Amino acid sequence: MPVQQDQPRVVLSARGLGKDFAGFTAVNDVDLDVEHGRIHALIGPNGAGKTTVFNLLTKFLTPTRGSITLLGQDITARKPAEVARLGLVRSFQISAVFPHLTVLENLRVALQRPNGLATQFWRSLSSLDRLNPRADELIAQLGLTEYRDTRAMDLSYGRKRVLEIATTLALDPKVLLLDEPMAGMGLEDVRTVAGIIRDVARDRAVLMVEHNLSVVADICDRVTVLQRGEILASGDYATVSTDPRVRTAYMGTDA
Ligand SMILES: Nc1ncnc2c1ncn2[C@@H]1O[C@H](COP(=O)(O)OP(=O)(O)OP(=O)(O)O)[C@@H](O)[C@H]1O
Repeated sequence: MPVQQDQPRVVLSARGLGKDFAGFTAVNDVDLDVEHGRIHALIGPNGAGKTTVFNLLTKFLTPTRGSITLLGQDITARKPAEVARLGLVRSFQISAVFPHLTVLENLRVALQRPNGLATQFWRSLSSLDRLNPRADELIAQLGLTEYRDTRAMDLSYGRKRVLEIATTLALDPKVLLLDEPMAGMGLEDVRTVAGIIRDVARDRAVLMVEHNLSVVADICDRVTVLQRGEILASGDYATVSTDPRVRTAYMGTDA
């Protein structure tokens, strides 16, 4: 699909985003601009509020303060399924890869979901044949051609994660949220998945929480650092990684 000429460069933004849990402020005054065609990393020490920000953006949590805009629409009061339908998709929302189904079958199931949050099993797998061309496109794009007829349970850990990303892409999201996509992977898989993320970000925005800073340095265009729920620094990796406050947050005594 061609990139729309009038597509705003900033596709997802948050202003003054905040979340309190019973008097404890987990996220405070977070401004975020996620751009089309870019990979944006959200990093920070444990408990910094990264997961809470993801949950706020996908509407799994209701913000205590602030607003969220997706493709020009205020989604602050929208429900998770509506937000997914509008094009903001988080990987784990549909990462339920079915172990006994093949790569192709998993993608056909993903492709027939109306909004990525529900699966209809009333259709037989064979009736989904019309979805094969798009499924094969995704399989080729993610380098899974060789494994098209392999059951998900027989894939390596890294390829399983690639299949998860493929099932997410079945929804053609405008903004893809990835929650630690490299977690638990070996070096080789990290390299493969990093290449895939770079490729899929060409025609969408990607926001990812990632602890592997060499991956962040390699593929992310913009980095936002959270600490104790607030933005500590934001910018490209070179700028952020040399910021003394960021270095203290990661290596200092109070991190
Ligand atoms: N439902 C909740 N109720 C109370 N406190 C919560 C809740 N969810 C998160 N918190 C707190 O909010 C803070 C931020 O947590 P969050 O999980 O967002 O951090 P994180 O940056 O994702 O951490 P990690 O890297 O360890 O996953 C933590 O202090 C956590 O204990």
